[in-house]
Amino acid sequence: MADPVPEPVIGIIGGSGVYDIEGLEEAEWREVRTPWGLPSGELLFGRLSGVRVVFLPRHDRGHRLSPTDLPYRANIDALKRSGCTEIISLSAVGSLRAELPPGSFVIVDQFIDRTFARQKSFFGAGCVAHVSMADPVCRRLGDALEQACRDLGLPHRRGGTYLAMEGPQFSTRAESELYRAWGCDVVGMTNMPEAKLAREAELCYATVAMVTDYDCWHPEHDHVTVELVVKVLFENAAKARALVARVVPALGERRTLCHAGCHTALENAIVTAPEKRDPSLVARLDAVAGRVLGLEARGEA
Ligand SMILES: CSC[C@H]1O[C@H](OP(=O)(O)O)[C@H](O)[C@@H]1O
Ligand SMILES: Nc1ncnc2[nH]cnc12
Repeated sequence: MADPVPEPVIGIIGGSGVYDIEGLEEAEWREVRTPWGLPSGELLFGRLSGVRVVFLPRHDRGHRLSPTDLPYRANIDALKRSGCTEIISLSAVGSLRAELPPGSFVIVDQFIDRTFARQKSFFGAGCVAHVSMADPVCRRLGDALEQACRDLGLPHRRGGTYLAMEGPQFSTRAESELYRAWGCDVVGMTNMPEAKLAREAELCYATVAMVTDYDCWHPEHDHVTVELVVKVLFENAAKARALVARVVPALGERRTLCHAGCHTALENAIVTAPEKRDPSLVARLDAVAGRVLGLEARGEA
């Protein structure tokens, strides 16, 4: 029997400066527990134009958590457990290209992961899986975001490579130049392993990288500071809110599984023989991989 098509529920991860979503109907903040610990903070449940939305402020309200300390696995599990089928990540980034000035939005399509102090997989000893990351961003979500940017006349670019660095310190000038030489377009500290975990959890994922600064490579611009990032972010916030309000109803129209394959990413990805699987790890995978492991998720939805 074909898999049932889950109702579109749009997860939104808000980055620096985006700690709330205004105008949600039936809005309610709720704690969601996961087998990977607590997520960054409470999640905001509600509806936009009738479409279910679950919002998670990545660093928690009040920006309590640094990029290294974020509970990446709990965040993605909590969104999946809450019924989310797709995730839009809103992220502040530094620009590595002169033609991407502060205020531009980049719908990135590739990542380079230079982080090193984070848990990067739900799987491991006792249940090993290898998913494809060749195309880490859902092109269907990318299409919808691009269309919404166009409709709203927002300065945007479709496509670009996001360099994920460990932080929390900003880059040295030599690192910034290295990332430019590698062909990267923007730099941030949070989208990895977020994108990898979303893929493992069979969730569509796309990032709107909102440029706040020119990092430290540009000879004619001040190097990045938190003050600069926050100032531009507040200018970007209204645009981000309008973008979300525009894209959510469009995403709510999906009536089939994602045609880009995100919802079936775990098909044939688990290599551990059934009799060699660790039952305790398998139990923790109830929400993330329950579909392929034949488990019932202890849902929140
Ligand atoms: C406050 S500037 C650095 C901070 O901003 C970005 O976070 P997010 O992706 O959550 O918007 C960047 O990755 C750093 O974590
Ligand atoms: N220049 C930069 N480097 C890393 N993360 C950022 N977030 C915003 N600006 C950034």
